[in-house]
Amino acid sequence: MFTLHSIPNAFTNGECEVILKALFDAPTDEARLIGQKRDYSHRNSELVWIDEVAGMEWVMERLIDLVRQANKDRFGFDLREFSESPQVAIYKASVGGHFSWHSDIGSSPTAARRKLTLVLQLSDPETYEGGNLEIMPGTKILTAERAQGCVSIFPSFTLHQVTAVTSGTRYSMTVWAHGPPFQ
Ligand SMILES: O=C(O)CCC(=O)C(=O)O
Ligand SMILES: [Fe+2]
Repeated sequence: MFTLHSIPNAFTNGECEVILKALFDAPTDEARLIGQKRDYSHRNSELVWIDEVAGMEWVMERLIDLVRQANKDRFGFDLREFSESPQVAIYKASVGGHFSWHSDIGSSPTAARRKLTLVLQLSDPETYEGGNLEIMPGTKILTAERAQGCVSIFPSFTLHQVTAVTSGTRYSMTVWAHGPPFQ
């Protein structure tokens, strides 16, 4: 139950390319850790908030549908809202893009309410090397499907990481569903 839920072809390749194209005009910011100072040894990626990109409403609608269905089929969590904009993370091999082992539940009021994490693979897997999303729901490490358009959903407390991108650039989109904190 508390494992990795994978949805192949949640978005078509064409839809992923439309999203990537829309991003190129959007402002970017360097990724910062929740409640912590910038620390390149832990995470090195740039971020774009989808709420700031024009014409992305359909993306949010799709993500909500995917989370709802996955929660119904698999998790059964008490989910109440999506309090944060989906984020696109950009991991560049040129700067050692990666994100070390972490859980998405943090101490800020919003991060404390994260219950499900959804990650969408936006990039064609042929365009980068490394950059695997690894998830540790138990004692074994699972590698998320790399196919473009594939969605991975897991409980936000689950440890996960993105290994270093060794060539090219990897784009992924993350969104969280929120609800009463786990206790
Ligand atoms: O890029 C990914 O695959 C995962 C991103 C992530 O773990 C996060 O934003 O918390
Ligand atoms: Fe994460």
